[in-house]
Amino acid sequence: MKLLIRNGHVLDPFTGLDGISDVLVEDSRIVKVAEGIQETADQTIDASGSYVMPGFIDLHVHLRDPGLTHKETLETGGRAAARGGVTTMCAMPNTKPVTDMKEMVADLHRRAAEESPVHVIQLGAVTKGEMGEELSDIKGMAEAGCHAISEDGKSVMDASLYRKAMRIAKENGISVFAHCEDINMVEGGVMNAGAKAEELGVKGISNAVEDVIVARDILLAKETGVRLHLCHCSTADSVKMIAAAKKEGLPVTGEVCPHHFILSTDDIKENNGQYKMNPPLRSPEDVEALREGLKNGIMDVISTDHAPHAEEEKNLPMEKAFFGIVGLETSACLTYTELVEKGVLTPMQMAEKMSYNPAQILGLQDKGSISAGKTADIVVFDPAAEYRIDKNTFLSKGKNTPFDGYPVKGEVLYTIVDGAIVYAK
Ligand SMILES: NC(=O)N[C@@H](CC(=O)O)C(=O)O
Ligand SMILES: [Zn+2]
Ligand SMILES: [Zn+2]
Repeated sequence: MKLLIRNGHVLDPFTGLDGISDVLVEDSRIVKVAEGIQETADQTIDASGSYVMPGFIDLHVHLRDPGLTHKETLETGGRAAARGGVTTMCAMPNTKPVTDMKEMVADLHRRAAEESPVHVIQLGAVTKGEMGEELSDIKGMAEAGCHAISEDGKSVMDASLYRKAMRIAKENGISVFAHCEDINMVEGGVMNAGAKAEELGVKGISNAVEDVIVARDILLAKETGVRLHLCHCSTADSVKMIAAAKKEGLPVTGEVCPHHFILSTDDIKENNGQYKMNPPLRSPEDVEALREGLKNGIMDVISTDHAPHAEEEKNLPMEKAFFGIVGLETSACLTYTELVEKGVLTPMQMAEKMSYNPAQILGLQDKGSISAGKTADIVVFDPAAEYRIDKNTFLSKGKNTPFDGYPVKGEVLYTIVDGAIVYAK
């Protein structure tokens, strides 16, 4: 089976190729990247006017499977990912029950291969049931291919226990993906602390709730040598601390989600649960620091923290609504519109932060690149398409987004996984 993608603008962070080229795929591999490939293929895509990028790798997704399948499933989340140009995603373990055992990880990998059109890497919880008391079978889950452990949804508050987990992760060659939030400091907060929270009469979450755990986790990574990935960073001080860690040569990476680099508390006009997520939307100064961090390379990754919830769980005031918004189907167009079009990132940097860098963090040498020999996980992205985000078009079960009606540029035309077209507009 041969697939020829003709005349696209190829962006390959691995080789540095940034220009018009053809891409020839045979079965599940990219076999040739060159101009004017003369080859009869079974299928041809005319990519004129579009970018051809390595498929996006989303390090932070909630698929809600098993146990919370009224919100999302491996299948619906997989279809949403394909529509968003995501070819590999890491599924967080805050499922029901929590994914904290080797057999559960293995079973989810087996099921995902059947049910999801895109690759799924299931992450394992740090502690049993995410209860923060007893370590889960980290070694076993690493053997089942979990690539990272994470307590996402909360932090492991016992630093001694977390340090033990980090040592085991390090011994088994996997990473720790950290959700940074000091649970004792939240004190019922539902949005960023400050004037807007006061105006709306709701309790606030200060920057320090995140920052004290970022500091702690970096210090624990320094002591244990584990590779630490800081999830959904939202504050200017997180960026500063990651910069300092990198300067010291520590294996620490930082992730930013589109909502955090686009929206601030200024965009919250009323007490509306669609604007509630963890960490919360911060101040315009924090937003600026995140953009600057992405631009200058301190922040490595753009991921979604895709967190689907049912309508009745989100159409509520902040005090009652669940934390979290969806992102799989909006992250590429929002990143293109807000960062590339506005000159914060080059198109190549977009490919780096949405594909190449995540591949490096996961240790996937065969992904994140459009070059001969790599896995044919590819996205064809039309930067000229102009439209408004419409939650009713989402393939995800979750329609919870503050971006409904938001004007954007850029649209995924094709998503290719292992050489097969899994989504076509
Ligand atoms: N981000 C969120 O607001 N919610 C996430 C949990 C998390 O990512 O911490 C969820 O699982 O719903
Ligand atoms: Zn989290
Ligand atoms: Zn999350």
